[in-house]
Amino acid sequence: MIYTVTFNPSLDYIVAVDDFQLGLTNRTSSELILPGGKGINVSTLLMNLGIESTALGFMAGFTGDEIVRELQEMGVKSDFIRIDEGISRINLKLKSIDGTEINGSGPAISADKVEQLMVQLDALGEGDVLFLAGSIPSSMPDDMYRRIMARLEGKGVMIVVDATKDLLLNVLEYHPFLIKPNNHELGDIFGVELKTREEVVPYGKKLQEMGARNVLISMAGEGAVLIAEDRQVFDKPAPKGHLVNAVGAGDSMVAGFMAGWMDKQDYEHAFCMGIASGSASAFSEYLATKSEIEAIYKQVRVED
Ligand SMILES: Nc1ncnc2c1ncn2[C@@H]1O[C@H](COP(=O)(O)OP(=O)(O)OP(=O)(O)O)[C@@H](O)[C@H]1O
Ligand SMILES: O=P(O)(O)OC[C@@]1(O)O[C@H](CO)[C@@H](O)[C@@H]1O
Repeated sequence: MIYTVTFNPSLDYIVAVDDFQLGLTNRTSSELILPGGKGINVSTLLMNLGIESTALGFMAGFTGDEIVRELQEMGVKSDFIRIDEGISRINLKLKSIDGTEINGSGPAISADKVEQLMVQLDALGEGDVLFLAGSIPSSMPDDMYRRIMARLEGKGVMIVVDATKDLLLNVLEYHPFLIKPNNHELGDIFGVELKTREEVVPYGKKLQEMGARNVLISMAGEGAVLIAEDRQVFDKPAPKGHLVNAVGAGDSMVAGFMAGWMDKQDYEHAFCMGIASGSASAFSEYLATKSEIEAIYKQVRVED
């Protein structure tokens, strides 16, 4: 079985504002509200590819209810733990100013609620796949993903971590199957600025030396690099297309990579599925559909 954990789900309020001006009243020219958070996006993309998963994590208040309702409507299985105080966050994405967003910090999660999640995860075993993706509420310790990996150690669960800074670094000694920093996050870890696919390679290898089995580095319109466990390094530019909505492109890449890996256990196929899924989502309003991904996949493989 496949599980995703989103500690801090969101309703993503994705708006376009023409001629945005600081300090003035701006009005939207388009708006969209979607259930978000990285694990949820992974589950959604997997569902689009016809792969079942269960979305786990925490939700609170009317926003949490709406997230769960929308997931149910889309056909994504979920089993969220309800937090009694606060509300799940609303994350604002300004589509017309690419990459500009304001993400909430999310409700506090008490130790007994975390233990409830741990008990859910205790049921995982050999052959299961677990995605730990996204930030955790600011009130929580940044070794949360590490604690989960420690608890599951030796059970044969394949674990993917998409997180930043210490939340990510803390898990490396438990050898996650895949991590996916983007070039900015990778640069932040080592205090450098990384702009080209060539530049990210030595830093990706450092994360592998620190324990990650596979390191996938996404670079938005620049494409991606994979430092694979078998020492192969893959590097591809992003396919060309019209950028529509990049929210969730990275999560689509993670989901697409793992879908490709589970299908063929072949790194090049998984890498191309990752790029195709990321770019197909960036080129569409919603997270990409299977046919959108397949169309871009053909382009990505042909470009070899
Ligand atoms: N402008 C773009 N043109 C083509 N492909 C893109 C573009 N933006 C993203 N992608 C595709 O999606 C992948 C992931 O994008 P990105 O590096 O922005 O992830 P991210 O920073 O984790 O994003 P997010 O946190 O919003 O999900 C890229 O490697 C690329 O394949
Ligand atoms: O604040 P976090 O947890 O780092 O990121 C949350 C988030 O930006 O990630 C997804 C896109 O990757 C969005 O759906 C969501 O709003």
